[in-house]
Amino acid sequence: MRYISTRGDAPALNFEEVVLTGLAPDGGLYVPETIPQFSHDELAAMAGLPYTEIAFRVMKPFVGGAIAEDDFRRIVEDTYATFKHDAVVPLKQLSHNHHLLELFHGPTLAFKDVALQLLGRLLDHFLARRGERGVIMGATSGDTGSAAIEGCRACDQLDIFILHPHERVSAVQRRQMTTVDAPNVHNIAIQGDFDDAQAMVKASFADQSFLQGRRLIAVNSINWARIMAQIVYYVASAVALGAPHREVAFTVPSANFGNLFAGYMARRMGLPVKQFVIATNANDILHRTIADNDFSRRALQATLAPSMDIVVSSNFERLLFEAYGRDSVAVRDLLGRFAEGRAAIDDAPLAQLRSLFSSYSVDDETILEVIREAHAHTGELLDPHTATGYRAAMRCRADATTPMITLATAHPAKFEDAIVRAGFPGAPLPEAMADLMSAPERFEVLPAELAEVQAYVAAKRR
Ligand SMILES: Cc1ncc(COP(=O)(O)O)c(C=O)c1O
Ligand SMILES: N[C@@H](CCOP(=O)(O)O)C(=O)O
Repeated sequence: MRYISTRGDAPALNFEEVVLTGLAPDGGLYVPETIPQFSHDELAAMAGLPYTEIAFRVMKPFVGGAIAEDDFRRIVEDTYATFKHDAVVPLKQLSHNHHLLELFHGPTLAFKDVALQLLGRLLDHFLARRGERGVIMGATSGDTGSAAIEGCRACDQLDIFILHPHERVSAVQRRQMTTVDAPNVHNIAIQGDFDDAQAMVKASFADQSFLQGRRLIAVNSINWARIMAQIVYYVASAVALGAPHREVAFTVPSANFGNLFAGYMARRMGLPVKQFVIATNANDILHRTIADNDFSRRALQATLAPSMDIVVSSNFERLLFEAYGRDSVAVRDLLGRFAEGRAAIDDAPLAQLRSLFSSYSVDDETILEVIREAHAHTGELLDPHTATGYRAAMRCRADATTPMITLATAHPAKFEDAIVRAGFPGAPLPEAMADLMSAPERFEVLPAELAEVQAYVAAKRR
């Protein structure tokens, strides 16, 4: 399998190369040159299989011959052995035809573990085989950071630098990153927002000279392996509810759009998905784009769902590339206009997107209301991100006969502030995290200045 850039002006890479990089040199994101297809029978045969077996079957075509089959199977099995639930991502029925896909049973209690536990192992495998070292630079609005650290810290060939927006992530999220005492882990609190952090990471891919030859690797969802691993739970949950004999729908709390793009890929691979609902918090650019064709930047707002406090949504570029029939010139033009502040999607691709995607935006007051409402009706305590999804599913589902699967992206214990404001005493952290709130923290506060951040990384990398 080869991977090409959405901007059309970068060399194609194989799987190993695409995992060991981030943004393409032309500023685009890598996507598979051809999309693997699953037949009706192949999908039907996945029903009832263990999650690891489905994961192996779904991801194998993307990996191709880059990893020996037995090695890849072992990597997949080790990855999901770190999850606390036997089903890895259990599906809970909330009400008639409405299901919650719990993606937060991994080591850091958010859906990011599904892909980052795998990515860490893939990086370890490839770097060890090459005898190379690498530098990770990642941006986080709260969850990617700890999941990347947890997934990659054991790989001694990696130095890990995670940029989070200073005082804009929850206390649990920050401590999950800053209490890790390991020589290869560095946390930087940026005096800015997530978009500033992400922009600095992307700029570092464009000019890597500050690393003096050391390889720069992405852990954000610009890295294709992140998307690949997330495709699996769409397939696993859909076949559990009757696909491919029956259509399903998904609602996804969205921001950087990696999660939903993975769902879109599952559909392109043959999964019968009737509808995707994009749920956003008050940072509603994805909703404005689908509903009003208003693809324009607005100031980022701090909300009760901080992990979704993102305006510049990386993976929307991958979706636009597909909606424009893989026309990289059109994508480049559109994103050029967006970079200047405002853009609009052309009629045909917009109509195509609207035939599959619905969208809904939820403000902070509504998040609190939904946490209470969902608890009263279902007994489930939703985290504030999942709450955006719950409301969006209720408002946007096309019909009541198609099973709706709402993705639960994080555990409520990570967001005590919102849970308490919704009127609950809080959600307890798992036993294994008992000393999280008292352990010493280590992080560096830096201005949102690329040169300063790069100088810090260059000085600290081994
Ligand atoms: C808990 C949670 N929910 C939802 C999202 C949004 O997911 P995506 O960025 O893949 O759209 C994130 C972060 O990305 C998150 O951490
Ligand atoms: N919500 C994320 C932001 C980064 O998104 P990613 O999926 O591209 O890593 C976070 O919690 O850090």
